[in-house]
Amino acid sequence: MKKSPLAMQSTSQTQKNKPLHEKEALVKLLRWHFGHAQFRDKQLDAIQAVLSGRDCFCLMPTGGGKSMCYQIPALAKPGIVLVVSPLIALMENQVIGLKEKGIAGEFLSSTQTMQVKTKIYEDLDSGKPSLRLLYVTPELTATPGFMSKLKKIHSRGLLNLVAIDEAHCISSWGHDFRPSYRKLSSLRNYLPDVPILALTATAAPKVQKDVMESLCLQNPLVLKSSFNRPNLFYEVRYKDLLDDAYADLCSVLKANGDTCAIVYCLERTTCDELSAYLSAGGISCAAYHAGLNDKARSSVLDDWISSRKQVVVATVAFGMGIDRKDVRLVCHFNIPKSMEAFYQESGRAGRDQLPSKSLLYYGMDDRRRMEFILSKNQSKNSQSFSTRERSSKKSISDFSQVLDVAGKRFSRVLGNRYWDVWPVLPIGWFLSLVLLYYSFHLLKQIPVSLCKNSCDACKHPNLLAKYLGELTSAVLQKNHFSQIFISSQDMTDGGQYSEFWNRDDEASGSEEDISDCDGNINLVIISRC
Ligand SMILES: Nc1ncnc2c1ncn2[C@@H]1O[C@H](COP(=O)(O)OP(=O)(O)OP(=O)(O)O)[C@@H](O)[C@H]1O
Repeated sequence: MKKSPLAMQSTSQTQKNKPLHEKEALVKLLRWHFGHAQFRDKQLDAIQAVLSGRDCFCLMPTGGGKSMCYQIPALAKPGIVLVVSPLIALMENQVIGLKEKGIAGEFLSSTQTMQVKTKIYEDLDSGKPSLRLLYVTPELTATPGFMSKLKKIHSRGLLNLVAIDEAHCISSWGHDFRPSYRKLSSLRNYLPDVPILALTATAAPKVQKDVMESLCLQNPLVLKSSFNRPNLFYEVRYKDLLDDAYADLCSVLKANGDTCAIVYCLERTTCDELSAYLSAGGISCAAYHAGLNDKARSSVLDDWISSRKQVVVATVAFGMGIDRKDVRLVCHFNIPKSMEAFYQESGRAGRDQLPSKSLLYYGMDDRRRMEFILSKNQSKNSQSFSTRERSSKKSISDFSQVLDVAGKRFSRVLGNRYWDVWPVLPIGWFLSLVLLYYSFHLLKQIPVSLCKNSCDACKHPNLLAKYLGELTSAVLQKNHFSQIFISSQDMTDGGQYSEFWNRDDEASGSEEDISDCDGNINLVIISRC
């Protein structure tokens, strides 16, 4: 059933003497428009802060409900909330969702017709806009023309809030840096008294500090939610112990029935091959990566969102803004490049809070391949002191952090000779590392007991001990007889890997940048018996 877009007026009539940011009135809005019974964790604090005119920095896990922190304020008083968002697909999804609920939302992007844009601008200029939420890209926000429009709306007292979604994109320390986000620092100068709400799921303290400073947040309310996702079960499967990882994944997916899943791969070629393999095995699936044209990508996305396809085998191009709530399995078929990436990507499972699984396939070859790519990227950029260099160094340190911390914990249990064989790391430890990593920055200390059987190590310790034994000998044995060389004539060409590192080439004209790794790596395994 569609709801009246003006429901707040009727709510406010019954609440005549109560300020709009009182909890009761806001809960009514939440129930009326979104059908949710209560606010989650820090949502209400964020909403009340921005409604009272205060800046707010809001750190919530993936799927934590960040959107509500600006959607409810947009409904709580007349006027507009501007939402800066990094991807057109993300804006489009949100606007479609809002319209289905009868909420006046629009987005401005290069993909729209002039007619649609003109209509939006006319509404903004009308003095009494019907729009409640306007989504824009950072590129557009920073243009003088759009800024002066914003100033006009603001001078009429109609700009209630600027929300910066995925705010970590402003920081070159973050994993999704976009230079155009940097330009948002001028917002404060142009609109000194409009509250700014920065939202992110990236917890690294450097990034947080950078975000708050870059946006010139003034005395912000800083809200940080717990990063534990109790409905997610974490499991690792070890490629070195499997005869055929493709067949293994196929049987995992079949055993889970016709459930919705995302399978992340490092390379486009793996996506294509694996997707074809799974399809041949009777699984409803499709590949998605930046090598496909726009039409093919959006058709895969549509099929998956509308359940015509259940499994997407994708590079990280399939990322931000994917809002299917019933994803039951997120599988990393190759090792993720950082803790942050692992956390963010696996966090796309179980957004409806129902039990879901994160499955990581771990293999020594993958690890070496990733290390090689990271080191190549660093040496490629070692001549310059550009942002890209800084971010490539960061990539290496992120990845080493995963390995180091994991290795240290592992060696504490089994001794130093296992220092570099962290693939035998049980996921329970991996999970606790993820939590530990975030806990350094968030809550200072999260006990490992938080796991509560939400990983294979805690749930099936005997089985895991068996795998550990087998894997340790397999890995050690393999180290003696095989050596891996990764070669690519294109490795030194920065262009093709830009997708993988950062979303930073929107300057080339495309507002929507897709991030993934190209498939042009040649693996040569030389065996020495
Ligand atoms: N108070 C609430 N009660 C129940 N469900 C909620 C509540 N708030 C948000 N949700 C639901 O949680 C899901 C995730 O919300 P949302 O998309 O805002 O998350 P997010 O934090 O922006 O995630 P991401 O970082 O992945 O973009 C949505 O389906 C949303 O409807």
